[in-house]
Amino acid sequence: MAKDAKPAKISKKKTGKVTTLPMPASLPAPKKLVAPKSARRAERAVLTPLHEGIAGASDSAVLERLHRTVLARQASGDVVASHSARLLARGTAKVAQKLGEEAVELVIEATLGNHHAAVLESADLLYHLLVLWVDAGIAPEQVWGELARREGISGIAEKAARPKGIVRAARTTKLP
Ligand SMILES: N=c1c2ncn([C@@H]3O[C@H](COP(=O)(O)OP(=O)(O)OP(=O)(O)O)[C@@H](O)[C@H]3O)c2ncn1[C@@H]1O[C@H](COP(=O)(O)O)[C@@H](O)[C@H]1O
Repeated sequence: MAKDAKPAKISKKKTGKVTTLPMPASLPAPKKLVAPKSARRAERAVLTPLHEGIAGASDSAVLERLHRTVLARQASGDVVASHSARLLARGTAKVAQKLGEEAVELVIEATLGNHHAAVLESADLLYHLLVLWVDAGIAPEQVWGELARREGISGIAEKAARPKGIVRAARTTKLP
């Protein structure tokens, strides 16, 4: 090679990969790029669940653990590292809005018969429900207690036992 010849450029096309060179410590860290919401949603839909193979991942105690995590994130107030802390810091209206959005997304997927997407949206909905409980100061035990109280009571019998005025007010055109 001639003395002043430039070194050959390593093209991405030829090698098929791009090498990241180490950055000098004195330079500021590059700004993190955030993908658009639609892209993040699409990515999440194909991510392998992290919990695969973790003991206890498939039982409902995961809700209790998640509730404790969200409580801890609220206490930390770390709005940079924690999505829960950030959402809680945005206030009750935002927390409630997110729960509503997730509910609508689940309704859409279920109505379309998209089983896998409905599972993912159900997890989103439960997470956002727990964030709402933390925001509202509701302990999971309060909800478990109410569910336990209702066990064995038929929904139809319960409705029939309501005071007549309330039944009339609740009359709807719902499909049977
Ligand atoms: N289960 C979840 C979970 N499900 C969904 N999400 C996040 O919820 C966000 C929903 O994104 P969206 O774009 O719909 O909403 P958004 O970012 O609030 O944006 P806007 O609607 O305001 O535009 C995404 O960042 C998801 O990653 C969750 N974030 C956290 N968890 C659990 O909560 C734990 C604590 O998380 P951090 O609080 O982030 O540490 C985690 O270990 C998980 O177990």
